Amino acid sequence: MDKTVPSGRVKGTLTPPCSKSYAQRALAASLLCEETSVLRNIEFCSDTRSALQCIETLGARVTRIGEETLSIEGGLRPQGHTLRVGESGLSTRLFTPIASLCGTPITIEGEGTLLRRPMEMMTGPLRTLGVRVRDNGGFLPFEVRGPIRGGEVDVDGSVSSQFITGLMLALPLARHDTTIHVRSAVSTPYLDMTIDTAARFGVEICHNDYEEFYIEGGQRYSPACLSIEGDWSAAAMLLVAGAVAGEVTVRNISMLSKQADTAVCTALVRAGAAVINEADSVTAISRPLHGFEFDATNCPDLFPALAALAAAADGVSTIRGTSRLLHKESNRAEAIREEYAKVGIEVDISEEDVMRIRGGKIRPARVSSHDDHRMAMSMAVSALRCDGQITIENAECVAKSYPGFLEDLEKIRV
Ligand SMILES: O=C(O)C1=C[C@@H](OP(=O)(O)O)[C@@H](O)[C@H](O)C1
Ligand SMILES: C=C(OP(=O)(O)O)C(=O)O
Repeated sequence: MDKTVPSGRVKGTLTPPCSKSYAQRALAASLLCEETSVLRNIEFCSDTRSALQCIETLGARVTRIGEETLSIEGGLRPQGHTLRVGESGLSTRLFTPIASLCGTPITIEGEGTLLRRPMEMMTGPLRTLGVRVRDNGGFLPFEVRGPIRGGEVDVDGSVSSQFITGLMLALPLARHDTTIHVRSAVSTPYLDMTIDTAARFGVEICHNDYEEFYIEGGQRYSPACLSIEGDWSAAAMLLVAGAVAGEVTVRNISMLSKQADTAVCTALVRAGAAVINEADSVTAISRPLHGFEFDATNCPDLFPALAALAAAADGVSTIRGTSRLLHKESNRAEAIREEYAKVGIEVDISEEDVMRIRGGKIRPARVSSHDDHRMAMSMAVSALRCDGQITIENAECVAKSYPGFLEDLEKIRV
């Protein structure tokens, strides 16, 4: 589906969907708890739906007890041999170690953009931990047969943090204690979110500056009742819309969150936008914007939103961490360069790990989403500043994280 987004101003208040990162972690932890947990404020984008399917396949009994509330009776009792993770990188790297707790063979199957994303970081460590792995040259599909036991293991953390998240949630149920030695951890706030989720289910994980993680085996997950936070990655896109084209208040989010993408507020302030932080909302207001510097190494999902911010700012913005974008739903650095070129914005990614964006006039164009939800949202926000309109190809890919994004943007048009 193509979507044409005309230029214009926005003003209003929106509530983003719940954090898909927290939702997937909470679903996994609820599966690993033998008793009944309750998750509130949980909504379903495609990635969260994939995680729900995974926990049901692995034995969780899920009952909807209200519009956005689930009751989950956990316990690993695989009901099938195939986990379908859709396009979710996190579900893949989270549920592969969890499936490895079982003694039966389980195949992990993905689709779409996920089939191009590397999974080889899991193979060696899983084998070291006693899991039989049949992989497909480092890509999905994967077959694992556990049970995973604890021990000492080295993990390359330089491509993604998600497999470490999976190990941290699975290994408390292994028979032995584990020490994970991590080389070059990235996206570290996401590891804090995992430790935070485990703690809410009574499971303790310690680490030494993200280099060594200590996980006691034989723990048990206690039942929890928790509300899933609003999503800061979605909020970031909405706040940038406010900063470039009017004023947007995003409700049900807090700067005190551990989510990586709270960092968008720093970038907004550096670019000259006004940011008002209240107890459970943040507002971004348009002001004359100028080029800014920002390091997105640990919050890579912010890049597409920051590209829209930089495109609307006067002068050159410098964003560090482009190497983190190689294996997302698209090669996001290249996708940003290619699509922003079509609307007349120069993006340079030649220098090591840095993207430079020269802000300016945004021309009407037809652009590709690269089947990447964050690219589609970025181009839609940039359309607000366009001298006409931007048509985004395959814009329905926003459903991966924020199915209602394009409708929400229309709701606040003035
Ligand atoms: O753990 C998570 O919830 C995520 C971690 C990050 O991935 P990497 O660790 O691969 O950077 C992020 O990009 C992704 O959208 C969600
Ligand atoms: C990269 C993302 O998600 P995942 O890795 O879970 O597919 C994302 O949401 O931008």
